[in-house]
Amino acid sequence: MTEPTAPDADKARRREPIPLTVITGFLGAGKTTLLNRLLKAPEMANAAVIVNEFGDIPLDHLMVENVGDDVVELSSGCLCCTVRGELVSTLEGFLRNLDNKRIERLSRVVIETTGLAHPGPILQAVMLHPYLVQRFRLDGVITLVDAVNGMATLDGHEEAMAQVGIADRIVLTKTDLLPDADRDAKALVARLSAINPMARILDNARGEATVTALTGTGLYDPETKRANVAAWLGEDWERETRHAPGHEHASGHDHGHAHAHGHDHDHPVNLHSDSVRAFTLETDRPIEVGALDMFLDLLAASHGPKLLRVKGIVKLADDETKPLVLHAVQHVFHPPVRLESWPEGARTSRLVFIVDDLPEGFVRRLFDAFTGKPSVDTPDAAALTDNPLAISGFRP
Ligand SMILES: Nc1nc2c(ncn2[C@@H]2O[C@H](COP(=O)(O)OP(=O)(O)OP(=O)(O)O)[C@@H](O)[C@H]2O)c(=O)[nH]1
Repeated sequence: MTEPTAPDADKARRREPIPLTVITGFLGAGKTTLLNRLLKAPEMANAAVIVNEFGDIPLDHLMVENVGDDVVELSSGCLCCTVRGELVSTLEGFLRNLDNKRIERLSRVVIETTGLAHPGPILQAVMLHPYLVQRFRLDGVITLVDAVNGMATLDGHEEAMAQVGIADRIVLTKTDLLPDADRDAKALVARLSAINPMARILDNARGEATVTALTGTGLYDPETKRANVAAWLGEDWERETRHAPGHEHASGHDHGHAHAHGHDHDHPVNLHSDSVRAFTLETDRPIEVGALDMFLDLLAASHGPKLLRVKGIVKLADDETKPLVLHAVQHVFHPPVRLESWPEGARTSRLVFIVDDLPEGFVRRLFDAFTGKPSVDTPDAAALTDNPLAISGFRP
């Protein structure tokens, strides 16, 4: 037998299936934080990252550090529905660049889904695609579960159940915020194991979520995974996708996020709740720290449980060159971080809200009042602090 010539060997290497890692987990579980840490590992050199956000002004790509051109932000919408086609064309584009030698190496593709994504359709989009399935190998689904909000999230959101059900690895985050992690996370760990007995559960705070633990699991069996996906989606959906790969679905009824983004497509099963909406508040005016604080306090006190996720970047009045990054996940407000400088792009304050059954108009009026936007029918910040009932809909 003759040895392959150098160009042949090069070609063969380029054609080895590329491992694909999907990082999922409910809103604010810590996906971007984990991704940033993983990307610093030498094993992740030459990895490409696809991020997807549920919100009309994406922020995640600004938060993913150190990877420059290798981060692709899919247009707003949910990866499991509106932008599934875009995911496929992005993956095809990677392969084209590799085959044309526009990129030298692609060691791995990591997809960070939105917190509201049902991972099933994402896996299906790749695994039922005749070409992608040959060139990519699903290395694993990593599902993050926030130890503080995990129980309530599993109770209230079926996407979260599906994310856990389909995981190869479950990473428990934020156990460091529990008074006694072993005791307080016990019931959650038991529940996660009951939902998915096959997935290994790793504790992020204990440093268990390493690249080694999360990659190269070698456990993936396309048939098993496909059966698993089908079980979570229901067989009808499986049949439907097989007949119409890459198509949006025509049955069912409108879903909340479709309205939020102005799309008019449907889900086959109730993948997202009707009442979940995303919207963004944006202003060019610098905001006083006190006003921002009070705005968030009032909002949390009045409608805390309805705030699934708030994240944003804020231009503060005390030093406009150093923006503040904010994260709130349900009732947990994470310590804000002050950046040394603005990331690329607009230098405006942008706050993305993902809410459940909370009118956008109310939040917007409150924000305008606190950030000094003049309005004839809305009281100013001082009046609001004295009497929050001055804004209709506010119920402390
Ligand atoms: N204390 C603590 N905070 C964490 C941990 N993991 C993430 N966070 C914080 O949780 C907040 C949300 O983290 P992200 O990484 O943005 O979460 P995400 O899942 O990417 O959020 P979405 O993309 O909006 O769904 C940030 O303030 C993080 O610093 C953890 O293990 N412990």
